Order: sequence, then C-alpha cells, then structure tokens
Amino acid sequence: MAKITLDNLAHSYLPNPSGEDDYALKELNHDWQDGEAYALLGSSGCGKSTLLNIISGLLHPSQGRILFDGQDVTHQATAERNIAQVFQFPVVYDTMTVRENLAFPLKNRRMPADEIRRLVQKVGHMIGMEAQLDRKARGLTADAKQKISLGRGMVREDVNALLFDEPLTVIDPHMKWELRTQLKKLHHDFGHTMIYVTHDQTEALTFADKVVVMYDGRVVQIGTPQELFERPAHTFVGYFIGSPGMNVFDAEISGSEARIGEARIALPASYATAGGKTQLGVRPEFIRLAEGGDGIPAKILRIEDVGRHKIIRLDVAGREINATLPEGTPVPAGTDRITFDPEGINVYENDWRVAPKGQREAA
Ligand SMILES: Nc1ncnc2c1ncn2[C@@H]1O[C@H](COP(=O)(O)OP(=O)(O)OP(=O)(O)O)[C@@H](O)[C@H]1O
Repeated sequence: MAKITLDNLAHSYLPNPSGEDDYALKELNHDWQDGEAYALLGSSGCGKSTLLNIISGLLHPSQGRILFDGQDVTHQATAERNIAQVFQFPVVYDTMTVRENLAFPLKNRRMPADEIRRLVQKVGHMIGMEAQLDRKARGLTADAKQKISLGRGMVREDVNALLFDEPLTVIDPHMKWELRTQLKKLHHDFGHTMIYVTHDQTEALTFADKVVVMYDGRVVQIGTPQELFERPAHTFVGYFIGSPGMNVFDAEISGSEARIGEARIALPASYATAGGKTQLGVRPEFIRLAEGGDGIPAKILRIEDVGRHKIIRLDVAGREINATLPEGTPVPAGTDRITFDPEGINVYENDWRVAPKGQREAA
C-alpha cells in the first residue's frame, strides 16, 4: 500500500492554457494517507476522472508531480505503478471462464497455482459468484460481468492502490449495497489505499473514511462524512451533501451578530469578514419553526412526508428553503417565522467558510 502525494498538480487539456479557467484540474497539493479509503465526489465535469486518470497513469499532468510513498511516478506507465483499476463498464474476457478472468492478474504475476486457487475462491465468494466460477463469461449479464471486473480489481493483495471509477453504475440496487459492503470489508481486512470516484453522495459517504469533494476542477474539501455535514468548507459542499442540502441565506455579518433582512441573529461566535459576499449556511435539521417572536418571516409552502422525517418547504423572502422535523413531531400550526439552532450556523464569505475568531479553518 502507498501514501499518494499530489504535488503542485494541475491539468489542462489545452496545449497552451492561459488562465485558471483553462484547467480541468486546478492546482492541488495533498497527501492521501496510506491505507485510507477516499471517495472523490462531485457533479459531472468537475474533474474526478481527470484526477483519477493522473493517479493511475492513463493521463500525464500538464503540471506537477505524483508520488507513491515518496517515489516520483509522474512519468511511469500504468503497468509500472502496481495498481488495480475498476472502470464504470465491465472489462472481461468473454472466452474465459469467470475463474480464469479472476485469476488473470495473479497468473500475470506468476503466483503459485494453489495461492491463485485460494484467492479466486475468496473473491468469487465476495462477489457472490462462487457457483458460476467455471462458466464462460460470454452470455453473462452486464451486472454479472461488472462483478467479475470488481473481483479482478480486488483479487491482488499487494497493490499500491485500488482505483474505482463509478464501478457500481450498471449494478442493480440491491447488489450495489452488497458490493459496497464487501468493498468496505475488503478495506477493513487488507487496509488497501482505495480511491473511489462517484457522483452519488450515499455511495461516497458509506464507502469512504475521507470524502474528497470536487467542484469546478478544484478540491473544495477533504473530510470525514461528519465534517462535511457539520462544517462544509464551501457552500457547494453544504448544498451537495445532505438531502435536502444546506440552506444559504445572504446576510450581513458584524462580529457575533448577523442580519438577514430585518431579523437579527445571534451567532455562536465572533467572525471577522473582509468585505466579500457574506452568507449564513444552515442545514434543514437546524431550522426551527416558530410563531411570532424575533425570527425570520417565513411561510409554509408544503409539507412532504419522506418516512423518517418530514420536509417542510418554506418561502423566505421569495426563496424556497427547507426545514426537517423528525417523524411524529407536529408542525406548529401558526408557523410564520424560522429561527436557527446556533450550533448549526456556518458563516461564509465568497462561498468559503469563515472560521470563528480564534479558530483556524481546517484545510
Ligand atoms: N479528453 C478530454 N479532452 C478535453 N477535455 C476533456 C477531456 N476529458 C475531460 N475533459 C473536460 O475536463 C473537465 C473535467 O472532466 P472529467 O471527466 O474529469 O470530470 P468528471 O467529474 O469525471 O465528470 P463525469 O462524472 O461526467 O465523468 C470537463 O469540463 C470535461 O469536459
């Protein structure tokens, strides 16, 4: 397994990039720790595959270096990097049996036959295909073929890193859950460094120790699921993670007080801002419904029951915002205001989180 260092890394697909906008991947400096499971999460076109392909060696970065355990691999071919990769669509050999497909990377490395047999049996079990090991891959469903691809990715225990690019897209929903659980178990048992690209937050949050959120070619936050939930570093993270996402209110900030329209809101700490666009981010879980008092005027538009909780859609100064209430908690009938739980308030300037005075913002 290896620590992966992204050193001053950036990539443009253009031959002569002239400004930041020309870069599909904007400058990055990060150490991804040995043995951790990372999910690269972001919407389509934000640069996830570009970054993964640079790590795997399919793409050479236009700037910077990539290191595995301190060794510069920037100009090494994929085959030399000792990694396993699983792509969005199956890559299997139709004329081979399932067993032969799974054994392929091990045979290539001239592993003893009894060791191959043991590993193939184990992975066959993990992907739920033990009974089909001696069947030819031809004629299997796309779902089954993708399970073989996943199995082939997981079969080697000595790789520097395991890279997955949206590997569960063609898998049916029940099996998705099952395979995600198996991947987590694999990580737990062997401690591989894993990088898993997805645009699905559930997949990212259930799989990863650390989620790397990308937006417009930039890594905007690397954090545990809890950190992304409690302290989104960028308004995009707040909006993208959570269902519904974080509400964002334009606000004037003055020390430990915010003003939203006529309403004054006491902040949990004091904040120094530098004259940029300032906003408060409050997740739906931290919005309280009230009748009268000092809150922000709001009108209930509709209430949606989604099982474990209710989503209350409200109009606040012409914009729709969301609150959630646990199942069984009644919606106050005369609701005409909202207030915020102080611990759920984050302050943003030009979309980036501002740390309370006296605290340093995490990278
Ligand atoms: N081969 C290429 N040539 C030129 N531009 C490209 C190439 N591949 C990707 N891009 C552009 O680079 C940006 C990042 O694309 P990338 O595929 O890395 O994003 P992504 O987050 O993986 O998206 P998706 O989830 O849709 O695959 C996009 O604007 C895309 O159009």
